[in-house]
Amino acid sequence: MTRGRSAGTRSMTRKNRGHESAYDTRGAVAARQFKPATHYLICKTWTCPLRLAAGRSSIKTALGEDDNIMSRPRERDPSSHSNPDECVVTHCAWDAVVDFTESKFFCTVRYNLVIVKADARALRLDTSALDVRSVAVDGNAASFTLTVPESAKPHLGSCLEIDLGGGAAEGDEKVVEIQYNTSPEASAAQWLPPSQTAGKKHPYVFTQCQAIHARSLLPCQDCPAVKMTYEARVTVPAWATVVMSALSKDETKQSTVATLENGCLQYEFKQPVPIPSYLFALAVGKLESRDISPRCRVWSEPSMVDAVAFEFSQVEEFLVAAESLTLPYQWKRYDLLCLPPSFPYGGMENPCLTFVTPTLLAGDRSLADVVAHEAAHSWSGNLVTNETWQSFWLNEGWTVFLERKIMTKVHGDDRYFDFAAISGWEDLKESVSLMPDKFTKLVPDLGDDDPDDAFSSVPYEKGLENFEKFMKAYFDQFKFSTVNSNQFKDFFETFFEDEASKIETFDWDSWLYKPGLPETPDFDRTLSGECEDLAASWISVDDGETKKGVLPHHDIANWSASRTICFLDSMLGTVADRKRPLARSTVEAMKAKYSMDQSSNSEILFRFCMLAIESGDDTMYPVIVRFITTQGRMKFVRPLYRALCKSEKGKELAISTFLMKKDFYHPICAKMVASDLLPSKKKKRSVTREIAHHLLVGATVGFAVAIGMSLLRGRKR
Ligand SMILES: CC/C=C\C/C=C\C[C@@H](O)/C=C/C=C/C=C\[C@@H](O)CCCC(=O)O
Ligand SMILES: [Zn+2]
Repeated sequence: MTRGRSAGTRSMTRKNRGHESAYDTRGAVAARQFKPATHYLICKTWTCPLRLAAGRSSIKTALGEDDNIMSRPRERDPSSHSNPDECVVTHCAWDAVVDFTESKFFCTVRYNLVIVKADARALRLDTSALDVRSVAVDGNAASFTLTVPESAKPHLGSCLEIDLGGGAAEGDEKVVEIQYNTSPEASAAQWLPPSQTAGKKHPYVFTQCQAIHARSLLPCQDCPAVKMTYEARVTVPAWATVVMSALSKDETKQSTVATLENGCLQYEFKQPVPIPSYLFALAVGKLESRDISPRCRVWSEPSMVDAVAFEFSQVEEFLVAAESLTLPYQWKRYDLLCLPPSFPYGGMENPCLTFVTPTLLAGDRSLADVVAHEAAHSWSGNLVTNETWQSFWLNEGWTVFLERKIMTKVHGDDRYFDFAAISGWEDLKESVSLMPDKFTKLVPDLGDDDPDDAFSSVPYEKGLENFEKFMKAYFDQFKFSTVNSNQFKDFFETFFEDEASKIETFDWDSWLYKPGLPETPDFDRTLSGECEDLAASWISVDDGETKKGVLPHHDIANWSASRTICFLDSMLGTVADRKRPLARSTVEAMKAKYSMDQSSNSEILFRFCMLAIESGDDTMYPVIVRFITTQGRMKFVRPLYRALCKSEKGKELAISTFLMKKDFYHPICAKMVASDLLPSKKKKRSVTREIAHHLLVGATVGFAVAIGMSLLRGRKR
């Protein structure tokens, strides 16, 4: 039982919501939150101090009934052109033909729309590089414009404004149908040639919509405050399999698929839980699957599927642990797709189907915490969603907290939580040192900024506190809906109102809005101590404090990957704090003793490469180039490119490597690496001149790298 609310309260709230089902299949929950404030709501069933200011909207259902769960202090979303305060999309039917020859999706999208402001004259949708052919409203051709609003930043794309004709009353429903096709440059999609797949025979396409890339796949209200249910029909060549962030339309079958007259296959999906646009996802390729529990299945290219099933076999255990900490799992299936190596993130929490990078395939399940993280998003992020990207910490902070709770349960050792948190703290220190002040606030003001530029460890690590007792109530309160930082604060204060004296001194303003690093928490270091001690010994070697030639005697061959990572984190942290790299001789001695340059664990290899680059050990360049050109996970690729750029020789290598391999990367990764490599002033110079210059200068280095890479071919990473 949660404090501040009685059992009776809870059931009454449910009853008032007027539906017994876990969610509303027409997305009425999403529609509710955009109803204008018609009166001040006093929470009858819950003594809540929510002060309903002007401009806050009440929660009335699309059907017009009150739902006194929460007020909605809506934040303006600076990352969207759309107008959900006038009309809101509740359901999407997406019909797409996948054309691998043109690298395009040819699509029709049909939206169910609810008018939330009487006489709304237009529906505004976000788009990016879409070719819109026709629009119909309620079956009649409608006029539309596709424009870039004045002063809008390029990352926002264009605004598709559709004439609704006016005269509609609040609560009216409309159906809007748009025919369009995407462009090969769609930032959400990477179209891979067969050479970039494991099988080398067929092409592959996959999407990544977070934060605001869904608009390059479909015109949409691309703001997380809008949640819609969806169904999809996707037509592909006969050799291909389609997977989506959804259920098979016929849930009794693994795939709902029909063969068309022309031999193509048509897959059908449904997502009955309302989702924000950034969770819309698909992949098409030559795929195979293995069941690993009644509700979990892994997918990948056929040659990898058994390795994938082994690596992620603990998924069911993660879900059970998460359910015991939160609420029952709401998405029915939790499948997992292991993508080709250019997937730009560790994982992406696409509902019903988490996407993961193959850099997690260490062969010993040692990197499975990323899967625990993505599974945790089934509650934080997917069920309860940040209202705008400015409250991204509510998605990620909760998820990191849950991930660590899950992994602590799985390890059966309470000290694991702080062991993992210490590593996160190092990431936070690194992000705070790298990011401009404005992005080190837990709640940044995104203004004109691209959310991709604001992304760092800050929303993941900065807000963590002991929230466990509060967690279930929070998920129950905001499930199927969205939340922002003010609502979080209100809910927290209400929940803990019996302990008002303890929390009234809490400095919310500093916590939410102050830039920089908070005070170091008092971590339990009993698990990390030995790793930190070994790092300290190597630092003494580096400082010349030990007798020449005497190295730390510790044998770490039997250490778990996470202890080795902790040791390397401590080395990197110390190097950063003292602002001086390791001597090249120290790195060479570590290499000779531990062979980390040959590690098959991507997290270990990454950290060792960082130490090596900083020390000026250019004998590591072939290893580094191979690492950054055979996988495109931004967490590894971006810091390595940036570190290379700190020396002249490294910079030439970085630029020539990127120019040679930029098509290997996902468009989001290519954009971010390009902006890391080309300082903003230079970006204004002609790109052609820049490339020509570096191709010339880089040719020699590129040749050397090619030789190095061919020597390395076949060597274990
Ligand atoms: C305060 C920041 C504001 C907005 C940022 C929102 C989204 C940023 C966008 O760049 C997308 C991020 C997607 C992340 C997906 C998965 C991560 O958990 C991966 C973490 C890194 C890794 O393990 O590779
Ligand atoms: Zn996450």
